[in-house]
Amino acid sequence: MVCACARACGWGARLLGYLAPEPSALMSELKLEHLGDDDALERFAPDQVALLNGIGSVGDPSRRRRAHDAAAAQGFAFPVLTHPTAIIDPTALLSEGAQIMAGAIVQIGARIHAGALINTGARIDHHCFIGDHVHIAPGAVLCGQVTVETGAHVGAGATLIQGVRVGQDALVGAGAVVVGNVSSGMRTIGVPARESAL
Ligand SMILES: CC(=O)SCCNC(=O)CCNC(=O)[C@H](O)C(C)(C)COP(=O)(O)OP(=O)(O)OC[C@H]1O[C@@H](n2cnc3c(N)ncnc32)[C@H](O)[C@@H]1OP(=O)(O)O
Repeated sequence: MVCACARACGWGARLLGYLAPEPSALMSELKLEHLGDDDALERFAPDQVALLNGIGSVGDPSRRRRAHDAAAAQGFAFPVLTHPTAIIDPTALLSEGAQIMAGAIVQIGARIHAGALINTGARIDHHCFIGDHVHIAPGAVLCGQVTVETGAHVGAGATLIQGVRVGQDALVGAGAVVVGNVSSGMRTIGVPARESAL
């Protein structure tokens, strides 16, 4: 996804390859070279290359954040990536490493913080706050002034009504309709969504 987005941005010729513990068939299909695991970063100078974080957040959402933080601590930068078909209001703030995928909409005054991923066709309405390394999965709808704190995952097709707050590292299940706040570290699923321990 991230690779396809980068290519759609015209960065294809500048993609050197990918880092992963093992080569991936999917990445081979995309004709990207496997450079090695994270240790291979040592071969590159932080002022010569930038990184795109391709780790998703299903299973263990903290992996995405840890990979970003480890590379950032070595001085590597993460550019903002915005697919050309995304609609982003000029007043929206996109921080380092934010990724806005195909068909997503980011409305007036929204703030998308470091390393957050706004996936395919997700809608982030006015003045939403999306914290560091949050993943808003495909097709999720966030109404106005929703807050999603650091590391939380909002599942595919979920709907969050205006003004609700999703706490740090919380998980909103796919298709949930969230009509109240979600506590940090909790999971919420269903219509209307009900909270339980992760
Ligand atoms: C580009 C991309 O692909 S990005 C990825 C986007 N994907 C997502 O956002 C997925 C988000 N994940 C989910 O919604 C998951 O289903 C989770 C995390 C909520 C639950 O996952 P698990 O813990 O593995 O639950 P599991 O599949 O074992 O199901 C447990 C029970 O919950 C139910 N359940 C699971 N997910 C949901 C859901 N989203 N809404 C309502 N009920 C659910 C199951 O039907 C099952 O019910 P049962 O015990 O009555 O049979």
